[in-house]
Amino acid sequence: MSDDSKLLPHRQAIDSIDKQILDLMNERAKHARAIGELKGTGVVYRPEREAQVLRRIKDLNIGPLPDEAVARLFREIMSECLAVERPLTIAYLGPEGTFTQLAAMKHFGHAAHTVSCLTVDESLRLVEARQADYVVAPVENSTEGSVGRTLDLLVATPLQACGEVVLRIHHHFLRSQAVDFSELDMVYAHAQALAQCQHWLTKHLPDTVKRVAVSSNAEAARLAAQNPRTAAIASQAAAEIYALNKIASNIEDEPNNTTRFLVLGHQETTPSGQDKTSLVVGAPHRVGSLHNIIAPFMQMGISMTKFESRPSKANLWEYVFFIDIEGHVLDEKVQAALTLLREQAVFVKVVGAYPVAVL
Ligand SMILES: C=C(O[C@@H]1C=C(C(=O)O)C=C[C@H]1O)C(=O)O
Repeated sequence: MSDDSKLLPHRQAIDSIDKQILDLMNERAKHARAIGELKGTGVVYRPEREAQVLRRIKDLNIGPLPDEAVARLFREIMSECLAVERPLTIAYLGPEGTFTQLAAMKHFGHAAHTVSCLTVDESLRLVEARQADYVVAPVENSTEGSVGRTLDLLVATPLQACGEVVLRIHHHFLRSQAVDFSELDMVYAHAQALAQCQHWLTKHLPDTVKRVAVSSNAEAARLAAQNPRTAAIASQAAAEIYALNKIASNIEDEPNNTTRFLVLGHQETTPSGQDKTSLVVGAPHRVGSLHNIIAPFMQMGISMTKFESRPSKANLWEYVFFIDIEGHVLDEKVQAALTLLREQAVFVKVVGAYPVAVL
């Protein structure tokens, strides 16, 4: 039997399976549309339900496709089903090709429309003004810590956190031409990327190369594309958009370099079964204050996944605390801890409760 005739029965099987998958996907989309009609003019996107769908798919999966791969495929199917109800518009810190845009696509899939903004401030404002449905904003990086500007914005925004995205960050060294390092005057990157790659930069570049911080990695790529005597540290997506050569790949100092983003919108999310709650807490300036802020969570057996202090913009040497806890704000245990916390704190703001990232 020739090779081709051995392939034939498998190809016929695949053709028949593809038809079934196609019919089933359209069947699924019809149900999503029916749900959309029942929701009327209300909120169509339900992050808790989407997280449950993805978790269930991972649990049901028996391979050979990996859990992550099937979850990614279902993320895209849900994205298209949601777009049949109504496509979502997502604001992000641009320009095109930033990690924030990648995070938005990872969370909402490719059927969502993404709107590029110049700053994190502007991306939140767009949603506050209802010109976009949701915003994806970076909050912390595993190497460099918190993104201060986002945290500051969380204090005052009326938006609610309704999701989180966790994205592995790979940085590449990019140039318009593969020329010698001696013909290099400047390397552009976002300040966080410069910090995340500082060992690589020190080891590989001459001291004469200036490190210039710009507003985003995509902006760095855009600038590097205009001048062969410059380089950029940026993502694969930015390399493709600005047609740059990859001179060195994965130059981040920490191999597990990961950034966490929050998704914010106008809705409160109901419990999904595996949730987190983000809080901003103002502590009074007195002895034992920090202990009193933490104690209610210990008392109720609630685990903290983040604890960060930043200077309060209102009073010198006063601090606000950014606390993430396991559990949903509607859980009894969390409610009890918040009641105790409110007795101790100057203010407690619930930024939102949302499903733990599945992908
Ligand atoms: C279909 C629904 O609407 C949207 C689409 C979903 C899906 O395709 O599974 C899940 C949640 C919603 O974001 C729903 O609410 O169940």
